[in-house]
Amino acid sequence: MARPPARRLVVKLGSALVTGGEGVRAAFLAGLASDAAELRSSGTEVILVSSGAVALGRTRLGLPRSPRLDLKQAAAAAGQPLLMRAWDEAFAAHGIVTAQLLLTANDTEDRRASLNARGTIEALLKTGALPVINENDSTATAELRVGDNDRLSARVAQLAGADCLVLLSDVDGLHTADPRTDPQAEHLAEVAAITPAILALAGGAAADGVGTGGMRTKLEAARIAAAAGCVTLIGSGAGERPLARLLSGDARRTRVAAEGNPARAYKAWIAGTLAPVGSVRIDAGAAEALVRGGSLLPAGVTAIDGAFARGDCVAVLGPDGEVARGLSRYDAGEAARLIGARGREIADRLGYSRGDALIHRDDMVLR
Ligand SMILES: Nc1ncnc2c1ncn2[C@@H]1O[C@H](COP(=O)(O)OP(=O)(O)O)[C@@H](O)[C@H]1O
Ligand SMILES: N[C@@H](CCC(=O)OP(=O)(O)O)C(=O)O
Repeated sequence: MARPPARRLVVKLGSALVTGGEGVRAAFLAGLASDAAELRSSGTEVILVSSGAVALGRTRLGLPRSPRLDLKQAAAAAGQPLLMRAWDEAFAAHGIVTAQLLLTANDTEDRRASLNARGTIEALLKTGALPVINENDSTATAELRVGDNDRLSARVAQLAGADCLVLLSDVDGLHTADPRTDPQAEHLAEVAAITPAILALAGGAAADGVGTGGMRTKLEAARIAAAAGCVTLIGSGAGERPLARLLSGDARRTRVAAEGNPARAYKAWIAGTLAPVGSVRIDAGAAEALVRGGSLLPAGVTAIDGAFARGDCVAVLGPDGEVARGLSRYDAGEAARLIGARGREIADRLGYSRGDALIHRDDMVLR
């Protein structure tokens, strides 16, 4: 079998692709679902970030286009069920179950909340369901909003550890100027890094269109994704099977390179960006297990220091000093109760379990 184009792929669909004058563009959704189903059978995990709730809800409620946040929020609330029903029907044709996640900025930025979102996405993918994500527009206040799904999809790619982000829009990538207004604008196929000069090329969305942010937010998304080790492809969703053509290189697109890979970017973030909030002391046997690449199990823990929360960064101290640093899956109070616990004892002591590891090896860097 040919190598899949990505291990884990996030695909973002803009409002203009998902909706039209008559409501949902069912043929587009059906084509996208066929592409996604094929990718899944070749070994790529697929996550969708779909816009369109506001546009659908406005039509449904007979609301005018307006910058008023309350009207936009009402439109999103009325449109989201239609959007989800349409995706569900499109994927049902391939025997694939969809699952809705409505996220706020906090869910992707706060460490604990993002661990929860990550855990949910992992669990859904494991069951074979296809996550369909949108911003929780109806309750997100001005300070809590990501505001556009380009950046939301990059945050999703980051928290899910995706290696490829595809932004499907009504334009086939970045041009030297907005091609809608400048016929001389030239297409750029490859972008090595999102520099200020590259950002300066991008304009906003059309004032009379349904889109939010224009090319600018797509480049900002690509910058977030690149730092998370994820490649971004910006391309057009027009025509037959646009996702398949884009990934096979048959369609014109802009490719923004990644810095390293997702696992390395995540570990660099833990090692370099996060200050430990507390520490976990471990015995010599546990220290050896960590050096061999294992997770930290409560059985090797001898003491807990500090008041860390679940998802906080903690230092792991062996008999000879700091051995590792990582994100704790339990808070300090839970961890203290788990000292020395083995396997099933975790659930016995707490009444629940979030897995055998206090710090999973994926969330840990050795010092
Ligand atoms: N330099 C540029 N290159 C390409 N497109 C641009 C550029 N500057 C502005 N745009 C505009 O960005 C639009 C796409 O953004 P948007 O309308 O927000 O789409 P979506 O709903 O897919 O997010 C294009 O239709 C294009 O007119
Ligand atoms: N969350 C909003 C979409 C916001 C957005 O970024 O729209 P778009 O620029 O069309 O991707 C909705 O569902 O209508």
